[in-house]
Amino acid sequence: MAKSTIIAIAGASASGKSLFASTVYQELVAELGGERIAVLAEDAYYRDQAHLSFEQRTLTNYDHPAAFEHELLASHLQQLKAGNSVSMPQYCYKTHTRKAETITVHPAKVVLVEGILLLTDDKLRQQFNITVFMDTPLDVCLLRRIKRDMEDRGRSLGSITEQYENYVRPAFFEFINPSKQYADLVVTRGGKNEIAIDIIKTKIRQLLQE
Ligand SMILES: Nc1ncnc2c1ncn2[C@@H]1O[C@H](COP(=O)(O)OP(=O)(O)O)[C@@H](O)[C@H]1O
Ligand SMILES: O=c1ccn([C@@H]2O[C@H](COP(=O)(O)O)[C@@H](O)[C@H]2O)c(=O)[nH]1
Repeated sequence: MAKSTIIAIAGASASGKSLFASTVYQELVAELGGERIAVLAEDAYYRDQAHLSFEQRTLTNYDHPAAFEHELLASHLQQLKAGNSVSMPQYCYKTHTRKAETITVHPAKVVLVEGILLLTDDKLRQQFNITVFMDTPLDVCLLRRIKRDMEDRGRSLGSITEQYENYVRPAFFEFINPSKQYADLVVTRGGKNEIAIDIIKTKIRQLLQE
């Protein structure tokens, strides 16, 4: 396979990273077919915590780089670039650990990867060819996170607020926002910014023609 291009999409929790990545992916798949584009999530690479009790898992700081197995993600990106398939882990936010099953991701000309801390890691940054940062105001992210975590991730308002104050907000200022300096493209207004979606789609179409 010809050289792969890796496009990283970073930004705060609930800034619209997944929506942006899935919109680009789905619209291009509808147009061109799916076999030359792959999507990975940094969240899939949260460390396995099967050896810990549920109580212990609730104490983990999921917004700190140490919570992720970034070495495995970097090696998977390298494998995909080398033309090999990888077994991407699957993560469960309700049990705070990995599922037993993995997903096979096949090598592709363009690989989209999205996650909060992608641009903070030097080894990961070396793998990225194009970097995007979702620059959504933090209050907007918080409102979206509350709704999503209550509806999809089985959380109470109390647990969301406590986690937000202790971990999510501090990590944004310590790690995520400073990593914006590594972005080629800074996207405002979240995962529905149609101009930004169009710019990335145009770039991908161009890469697929090379
Ligand atoms: N521009 C937007 N307008 C309205 N809702 C949005 C927008 N961008 C994202 N959302 C919604 O906000 C929530 C969080 O978005 P998501 O893409 O999952 O964030 P992230 O992957 O950054 O955590 C989702 O329910 C998503 O549909
Ligand atoms: O077990 C977990 C693992 C992660 N989180 C939170 O998820 C977000 C990152 O995911 P996004 O989809 O980008 O929001 C991170 O802020 C963690 O706090 C969790 O709550 N529990």
